[in-house]
Amino acid sequence: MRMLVSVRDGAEALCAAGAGADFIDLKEPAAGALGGLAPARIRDIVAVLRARHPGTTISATIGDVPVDDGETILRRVDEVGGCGVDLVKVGVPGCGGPAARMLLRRLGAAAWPVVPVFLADDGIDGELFGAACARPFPALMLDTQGKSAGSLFDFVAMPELAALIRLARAAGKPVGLAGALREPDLPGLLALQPDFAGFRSAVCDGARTGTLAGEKVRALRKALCDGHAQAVAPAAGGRPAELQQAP
Ligand SMILES: O=C[C@H](O)COP(=O)(O)O
Repeated sequence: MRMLVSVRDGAEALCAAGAGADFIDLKEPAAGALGGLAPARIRDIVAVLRARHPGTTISATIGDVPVDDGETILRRVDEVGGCGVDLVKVGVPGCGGPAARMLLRRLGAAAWPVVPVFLADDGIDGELFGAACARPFPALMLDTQGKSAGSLFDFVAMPELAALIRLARAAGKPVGLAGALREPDLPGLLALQPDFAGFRSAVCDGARTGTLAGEKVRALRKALCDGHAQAVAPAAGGRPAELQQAP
């Protein structure tokens, strides 16, 4: 399982990449779940990161924009996509109804590689998620909008998460899980084995609006790797418990 870490500036980006993050995600955590950075700041971070870690995949968010404001969303997608990132992340309410469906249609036709981020606070509509799987997105993510009422696992049950991962896999889409994930959520992540997991809250000193801590990124990276090694080690008498519910 690969690791995505959200950062707000060049120093945090180098810190996260140096500590083992596979994907660097550019956002301003103080501006919301998918808080957007100014294009000039995104370009600066991309330049710093490409110079030192040329192989690292870089995503950036467009900000928290209401689902029915398609014009602003598409304008921000163009702005952010033009800053040299590999992927543009756009939040989509997990039960967003017709407005979310329409947005997915428009995002699927965007000129930039867009990753829809399904916000799970009110649950996830499997049909909506399935509709996204059928569009030309390079990956899909699940995340949460509110960061203080628990993690993704408090909003979506394990069997449902497993079913959504299966749906994405069947469509050939890599899928990432995020949403105030912390150390107690590692067994769930290891059981589900998404393609990647995203973190901010767990890798900061204090709140997610605080400063990124390299040692926390490193420790989490190690826990994910060690846990994975344990989970896949052959066990006497059958599959390890962690994999019983895997998709
Ligand atoms: O995209 C990943 C998010 O930035 C994760 O942030 P969080 O751990 O605070 O939910």
